[in-house]
Amino acid sequence: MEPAPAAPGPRLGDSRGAERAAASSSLNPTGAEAQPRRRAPAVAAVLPAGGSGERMGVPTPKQFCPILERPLISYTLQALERVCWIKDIVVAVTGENMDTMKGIIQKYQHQRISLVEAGVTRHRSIFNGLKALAEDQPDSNLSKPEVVIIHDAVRPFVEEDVLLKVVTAAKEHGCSDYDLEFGTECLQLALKYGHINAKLVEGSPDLWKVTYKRDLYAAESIIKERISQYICIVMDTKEDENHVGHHLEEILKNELNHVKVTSGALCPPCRDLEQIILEQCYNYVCVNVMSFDFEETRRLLNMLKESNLSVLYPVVVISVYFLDYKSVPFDQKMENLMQIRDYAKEVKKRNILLCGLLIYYPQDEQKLQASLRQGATIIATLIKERNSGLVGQLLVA
Ligand SMILES: Nc1ccn([C@@H]2O[C@H](COP(=O)(O)OP(=O)(O)OP(=O)(O)O)[C@@H](O)[C@H]2O)c(=O)n1
Ligand SMILES: O=P(O)(O)OC[C@@H](O)[C@@H](O)[C@@H](O)CO
Repeated sequence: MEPAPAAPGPRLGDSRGAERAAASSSLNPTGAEAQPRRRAPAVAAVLPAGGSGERMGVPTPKQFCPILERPLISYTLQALERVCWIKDIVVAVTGENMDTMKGIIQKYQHQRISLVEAGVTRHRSIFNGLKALAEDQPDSNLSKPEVVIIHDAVRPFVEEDVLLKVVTAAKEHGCSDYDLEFGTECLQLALKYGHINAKLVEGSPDLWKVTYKRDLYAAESIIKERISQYICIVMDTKEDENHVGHHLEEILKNELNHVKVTSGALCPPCRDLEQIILEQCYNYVCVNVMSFDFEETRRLLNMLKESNLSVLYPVVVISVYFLDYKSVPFDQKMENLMQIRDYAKEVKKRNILLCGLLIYYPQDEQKLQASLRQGATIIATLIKERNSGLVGQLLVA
């Protein structure tokens, strides 16, 4: 097992936030002051994660299958942890996977998680989780909640709004014929044996369950898409606005018009860049206008390493250089740049994917524009694909 990082990655919310938020706006999403504020129910979640994933057809139970090298269940835990009004998250895992699960919690710094033994069926696993929440065990940190969300560990894309609807409905609604007709098995059990009111709440299309191998590929595509929506361009000069580096920035902004492209500077105190890292930007283009070395890239890599941003997702860093037609021969410069392989190997251990990009800078204006567009396409592809096989490569546009 790899050692856990020294400090938590940039994340929003913690358990203290949980109490604050539950007491205020989160369970009252409109924030409407005029309405009398109801007391927020104490909420916990139980995640059944004790299955063997037979339909996936691989030896590893699907909840532990990697997506971008991180186990699927970690994405689900992250989605629930983000909801700060869920006080406790109880995960049911089999005895043989208990250590694996503990390792995942430690490595990805999950919080508010308790583990219980899974049962032989999904319902027995859920029951074990509920018992842990219901019992007042002296050595337990869990407190008895009013509402428990049951959520499959293999549904990674759950959003706060649907959880909020479910919790609100659990407090407020009765049961209809429609619910009985179209209810899922959990709901039907609750109705049959629990003698309680129930309500069917419509979920989002993203709530699907990873069941077959193809679902893992679909989940990976969704995650890649989500983390490619924000790109930061770090340039080693702010002066000459007409420099080709700024043209590249403009082309990137135009070509990736649905993507947020922002600029950060490495000049101390680097506050804008720190803020961008805190906002969880996973893509950096380091444009080296002034030099042909790795100084600027190295400073950026150090900031990223210190931030622990790459604990949860691979961070892409592309170091860009311009090959000026006047500056042949390139021998010395190329020798400098070949060091990228060593840098890339080192930062890959921290889940940072470093590549180099040489953009040819010909005299002819049209050819230059073509080089820049090609460069922008390569940058967009590297960010979208996050292909670790290209780490340490020097690509040429
Ligand atoms: N004894 C069991 C069986 C299932 N589950 C969990 O219930 C969820 C949904 O079940 P399903 O998709 O059927 O998972 P598996 O039983 O693992 O899959 P398969 O039916 O393909 O074997 C999964 O998170 C699974 O880990 C559980 O906690 N305990
Ligand atoms: O076995 P299937 O994949 O058809 O469905 C399992 C689901 O019913 C189960 O995961 C709960 O979400 C439903 O209560």
